[in-house]
Amino acid sequence: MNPDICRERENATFNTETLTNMLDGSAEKTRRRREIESLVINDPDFQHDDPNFMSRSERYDAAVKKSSQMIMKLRDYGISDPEEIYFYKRTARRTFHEAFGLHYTMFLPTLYSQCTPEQQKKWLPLAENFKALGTYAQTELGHGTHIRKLETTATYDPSTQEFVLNCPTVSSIKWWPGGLGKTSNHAIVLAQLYTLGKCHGLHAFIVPIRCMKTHQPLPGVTVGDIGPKFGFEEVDNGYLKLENVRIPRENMLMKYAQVEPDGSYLKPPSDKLTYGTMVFIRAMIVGESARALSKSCTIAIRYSAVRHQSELRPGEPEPQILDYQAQQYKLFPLLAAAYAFTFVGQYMSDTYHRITGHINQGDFSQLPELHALAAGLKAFTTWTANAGIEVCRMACGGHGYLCCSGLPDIYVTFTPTCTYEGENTVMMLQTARFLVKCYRQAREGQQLSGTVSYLNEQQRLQPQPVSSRPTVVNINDLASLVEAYKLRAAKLVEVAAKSLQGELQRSISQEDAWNNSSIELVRASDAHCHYVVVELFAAKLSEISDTAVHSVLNTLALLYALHGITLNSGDFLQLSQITQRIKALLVEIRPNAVALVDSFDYNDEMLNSVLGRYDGNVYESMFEWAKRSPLNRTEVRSFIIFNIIQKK
Ligand SMILES: CCCCC/C=C\C/C=C\C/C=C\CCC(=O)SCCNC(=O)CCNC(=O)[C@H](O)C(C)(C)COP(=O)(O)OP(=O)(O)OC[C@H]1O[C@@H](n2cnc3c(N)ncnc32)[C@H](O)[C@@H]1OP(=O)(O)O
Ligand SMILES: Cc1cc2nc3c(=O)[nH]c(=O)nc-3n(C[C@H](O)[C@H](O)[C@H](O)COP(=O)(O)OP(=O)(O)OC[C@H]3O[C@@H](n4cnc5c(N)ncnc54)[C@H](O)[C@@H]3O)c2cc1C
Repeated sequence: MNPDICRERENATFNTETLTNMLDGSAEKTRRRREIESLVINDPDFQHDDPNFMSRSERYDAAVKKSSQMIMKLRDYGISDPEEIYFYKRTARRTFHEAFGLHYTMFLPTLYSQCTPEQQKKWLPLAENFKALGTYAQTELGHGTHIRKLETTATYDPSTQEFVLNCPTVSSIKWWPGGLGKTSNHAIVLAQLYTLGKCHGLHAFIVPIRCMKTHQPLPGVTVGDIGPKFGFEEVDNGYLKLENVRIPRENMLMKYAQVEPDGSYLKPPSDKLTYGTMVFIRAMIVGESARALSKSCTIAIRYSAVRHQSELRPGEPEPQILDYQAQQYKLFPLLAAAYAFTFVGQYMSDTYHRITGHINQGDFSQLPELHALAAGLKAFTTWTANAGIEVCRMACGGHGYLCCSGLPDIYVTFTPTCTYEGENTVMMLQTARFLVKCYRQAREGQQLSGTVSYLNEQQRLQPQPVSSRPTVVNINDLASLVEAYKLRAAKLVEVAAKSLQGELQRSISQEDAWNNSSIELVRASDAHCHYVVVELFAAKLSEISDTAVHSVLNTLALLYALHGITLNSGDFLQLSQITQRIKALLVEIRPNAVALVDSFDYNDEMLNSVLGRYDGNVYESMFEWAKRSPLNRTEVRSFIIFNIIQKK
């Protein structure tokens, strides 16, 4: 064990196991998670070479094999709890996505949430036993964001009680769905529903695309892989062109909207229920932001504890780079964000399941807030985590740029979360739409609830414009900082609403007024999400009984909130002493930095990083890894070079 990293662990002021238990929910949950992870770690079937040493085709084949192995092994172990399946899978797939990913994350959830009981009786056994292997085909070449303009059509033929599916133009070809190119034999296809000559907008259909026996494309189906991408090399994101493909009427997902045998259309309680799977994934992505950022912090902080470089004081030995204030200022606010997002991810998941429970009982009243919260927090946390992973990579110097550091793979796998499941700017604008509506309701005296109730509070407290009030902050008190973020959010929502109002008074259209206020609208949503994160971090602290853990997390929460003020100082009165306070907090966190990342409890296999190894022996393992590179399988690789060198 590296002596530096041993010393770091000896210097910690809290018990990492206590914090790990808290993050898992209990000591028993920690035990069980580790037990499941060890099933993968100790399984020779999952000991394979680094995918970075493989070609794209090899990576895809290996991913399919791994997905298949996981299915068999989970059955053999009798593991069926969704959270335990997730622990097993994330250990096996390490930093990469799995070939059957979309089947689990979108195809099955759509069947669960949008099929009638009769349809579930038919399709769930097929899908749960992987006879029907599916994806979620919504995006087209011409449209990803603006789904009301998707062009694929599903036209009902009452004479045969079938839907006829077509991609009428090049721009209507389905493009991007994960697992579509080579893996899936079915797809949930989002298409414009036409019946009795009328268009009823976007609806979901189960479409067989490959023969379940031969896996060959079915008649009228053109399907394939869209080619290499920035990352996601294990995933066959694909294209799908449908030409007069006929499916039975029963293949339209009819939990909410129906087409009768004669073609008559029964509309849903809300036309946004078709968008439900997207809200689910957005909500879950918040937790993924926390995991990607916490992994990156674990790698960068452990490496920073064992890396010695440069000279702090003449004549003294080279210090650990973690002792540089600049290195701490890079990494510790990200560490704080990783903890903040861990708690927000738990809150978002709980809120999603609570509200969808009400929706399943027919209460749709909280759907707008769920949509706004999931959209905003997905954008806010992925933007922060995305940038943070890069900071962690660069904080590791040259070795961070090696694939064996794990950071490039974390980055290329995570970065599309800023785009897929709702491009982040578009999501922030969706949240702003909800905030402006709530602001107007508060002005009219309506009582708001949930995460926007502060808009009532600000109206009641002082009638004058929020923006005219000074932001007075007690920089040592988290509650005071929460208030500052609340006031900032209220101020920026008011600024956005007034910008819209001003544009409208210039008698331009609502749509142009909206577009001309987009900067303020996005800033308002960002401020709202930032307040929600700080508020939830503070609320979590009140649940922690262990004084040592409470103290170290309180320090992180203060750092997160104060650092956020310095990043947005224009919205707060830039309090000169904040920088000094941040420096003092960095010093406070320094002895606990390694223990704080240890508490995330990522085993080496899942971290997949020679820099972030638990034992800190980075150089030895880097050298061993490099020697395994395929280029090193022969001493002389290119005889052309050999001949040139030999040429007299
Ligand atoms: C299980 C573990 C999972 C972990 C996750 C980890 C990894 C990820 C795994 C898989 C993902 C892999 C790949 C990604 C897959 C995809 O990308 S699938 C495709 C995703 N595509 C999108 O997200 C499209 C984005 N665009 C939209 O959602 C919509 O076009 C829009 C931007 C929301 C606009 O919709 P539109 O119908 O035009 O509505 P408009 O803006 O006009 O607003 C009208 C009202 O409707 C409300 N609304 C909009 N959307 C929703 C919704 N989803 N739910 C509820 N309500 C919604 C909106 O608020 C408006 O309400 P008003 O009251 O009128 O203001
Ligand atoms: C790795 C990956 C996996 C994917 N998997 C799937 C999948 O499984 N299934 C699926 O259906 N799709 C999938 N997608 C597609 C993904 O959902 C879309 O790419 C995403 O929704 C963004 O849409 P777009 O590509 O049309 O971007 P665009 O909307 O064209 O974005 C381009 C720019 O336009 C801006 N813009 C667009 N509209 C507005 C607006 N109203 N106001 C202001 N600015 C705007 C955006 O902010 C952005 O800056 C995947 C994509 C990726 C990268």
